[in-house]
Amino acid sequence: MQLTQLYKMQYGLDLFISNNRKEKTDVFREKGLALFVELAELANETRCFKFWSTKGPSENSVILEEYVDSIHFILSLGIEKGFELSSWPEGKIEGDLTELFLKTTLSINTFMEKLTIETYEDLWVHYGAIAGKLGFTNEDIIEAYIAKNEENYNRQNTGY
Ligand SMILES: O=c1ccn([C@H]2C[C@H](O)[C@@H](COP(=O)(O)OP(=O)(O)OP(=O)(O)O)O2)c(=O)[nH]1
Repeated sequence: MQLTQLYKMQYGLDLFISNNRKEKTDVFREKGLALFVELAELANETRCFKFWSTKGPSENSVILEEYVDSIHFILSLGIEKGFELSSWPEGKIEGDLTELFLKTTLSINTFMEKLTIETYEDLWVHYGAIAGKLGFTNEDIIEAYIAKNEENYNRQNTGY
């Protein structure tokens, strides 16, 4: 899957958000923590780990929106470090959804501690595995990303 268009859109959104801020402090670490939180919110909507509950997962559209929130932050982190990828790196990660979430937390941590193109690509591979497990296609992801990107502008404009 091509990522160039998404990086361009993310660059524009990040610039818009940055220009809306009074204090221009470095927010790279905040974005890293935001990615952890988005991953946890995504896991929560899938309810994959809730062995104590019989309630099913949220609707696919809700899960997809959480998923693309993470994609925003992955793109944004990459832009800050000059790691814009032209395409989504391929790779296989074994395990059920719970295992994939646990492995992905590790890959976020590893990237945040060791900022290399390899650890960055590994993040994408993990998110690719999650998308595969959730049954999201490239088109689903692109469409949901574009919609959320636009909503993020609206939120900024309404003083969110
Ligand atoms: O520099 C930034 C900062 C934020 N975002 C985007 C990513 C994500 O799509 C959204 C933040 O997530 P969310 O919509 O969940 O925001 P929230 O403040 O956590 O919302 P809520 O309080 O409704 O959960 O803002 C960026 O793209 N770049």
